[in-house]
Amino acid sequence: MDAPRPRPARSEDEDDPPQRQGLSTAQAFLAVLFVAATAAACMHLITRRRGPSPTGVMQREQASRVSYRRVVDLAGRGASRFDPVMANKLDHARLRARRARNRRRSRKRAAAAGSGGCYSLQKESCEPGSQAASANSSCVHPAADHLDAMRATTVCGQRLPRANPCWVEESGNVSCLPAVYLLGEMRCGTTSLYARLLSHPDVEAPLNKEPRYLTLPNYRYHTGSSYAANFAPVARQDARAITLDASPTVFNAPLLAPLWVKKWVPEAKHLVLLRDPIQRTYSHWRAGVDWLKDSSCFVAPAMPANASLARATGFFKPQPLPEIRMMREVFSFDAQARLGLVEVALRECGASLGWGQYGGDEVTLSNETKACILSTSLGEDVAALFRTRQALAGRRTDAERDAYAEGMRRVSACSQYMLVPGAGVWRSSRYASNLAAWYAAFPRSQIKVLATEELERDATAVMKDVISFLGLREMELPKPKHDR
Ligand SMILES: Nc1ncnc2c1ncn2[C@@H]1O[C@H](COP(=O)(O)OS(=O)(=O)O)[C@@H](OP(=O)(O)O)[C@H]1O
Repeated sequence: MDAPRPRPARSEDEDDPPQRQGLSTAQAFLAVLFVAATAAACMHLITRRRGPSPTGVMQREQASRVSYRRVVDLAGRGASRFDPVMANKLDHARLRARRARNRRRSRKRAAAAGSGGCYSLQKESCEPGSQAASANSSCVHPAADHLDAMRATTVCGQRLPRANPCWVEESGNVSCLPAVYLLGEMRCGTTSLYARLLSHPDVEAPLNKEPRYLTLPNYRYHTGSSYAANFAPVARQDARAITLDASPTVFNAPLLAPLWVKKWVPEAKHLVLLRDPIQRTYSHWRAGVDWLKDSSCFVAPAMPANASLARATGFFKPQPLPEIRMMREVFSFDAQARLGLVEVALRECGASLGWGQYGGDEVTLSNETKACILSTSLGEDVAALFRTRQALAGRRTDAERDAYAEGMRRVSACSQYMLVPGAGVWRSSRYASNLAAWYAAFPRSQIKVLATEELERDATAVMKDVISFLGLREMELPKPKHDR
């Protein structure tokens, strides 16, 4: 499979800066012991390409929830009977409250700015680093463009009679948005599904398979016009042609993406590919480790005189920088599973440590938050981990905290933000709450949930189903060249 390297798996509210952290000598000794034990487990996991994670916490989590298979089955029947796998009722309550808050804010802003008018997808964007921005021309900044999108009620120009949503403005220029969203999830075989779809003669490739415009960190820096430019190729095709956005991070962007798509392409069809959540999480984590190992955080030692001997003995293999070695306890899969679940449980209860604070300053939780954490299925585990973390935090010196914070910052940046406790790797596995957000915005007839395992077992049948769902001409698609 010629999958492009995954880009930062940053999640919607992942902006916490690194905090000061540290490690005492005794703790460092214990950490070394811990690292040795976890490194062995890690190696074992890394060599098992697709084996299930043996993590106890994850297994208990899985056992205490409805099975993933049931999620996929129920997804076809209705969100109301949908029993979450990696989320609980709190997810939905919090999501609803957050949405209501956002709606109130949007109404207020729209009232202040005045509403109506159309939204042009043909503005010159002055995005950071763009030519227009440096020439200081009359380009539109992302923030102004987003305000414009909020005020407007229609896309500027006349809608063309085509299968794909395209508009022609007075200038005669045509702009298009995608008819289909291949929402994800990450590491579920989206590249394979995308390649198969493109082999249909009526499906036109976008310029960028994964624009990732509809995830908050990216949205801040780009405009609707620069997003629409990705779909220009379909504008040149015949009326039957459609195109798609295949950003696998969009499914996990429930606060922005469903509402944006609903406003501008209400008829869009959505493909959601889900995989056994533990397999998926492990694959996602491993992608982060691969990024880390290819990064400047791993450096090759200077070539010794006897180079061939050095290579043969593995001496020349890139080695982690000292601050990365220190962080191994954090980026092992087991540690990531535990820390990720702590962070997810805390966030469900309205609290957060901020990823950079692990091992850093002590955090005070309200009684209400503590009670909320204990009421979740992993409450006792989370509380125990939290206590250990707090005890460590109190014993670190300033210098140790600085070193820890620097290590955490580097691991994070070098893994393209995947190896961050509680970040995208874990939230991407919370299928139920993410799916609920999409069901709230679109009728079920516009969302197709597929299982990676089915794609693996019988791709022809899956593609037949997908073609019919998308309303494309029926035909058997060839297997992509680089598929598994
Ligand atoms: N046809 C098919 N069936 C089942 N599984 C498949 C298929 N094609 C790819 N894969 C596995 O999916 C993982 C890559 O997923 P993505 O292409 O979605 O990755 S990415 O999000 O775009 O980075 C990656 O998983 P891991 O090997 O476990 O990492 C691929 O092996």
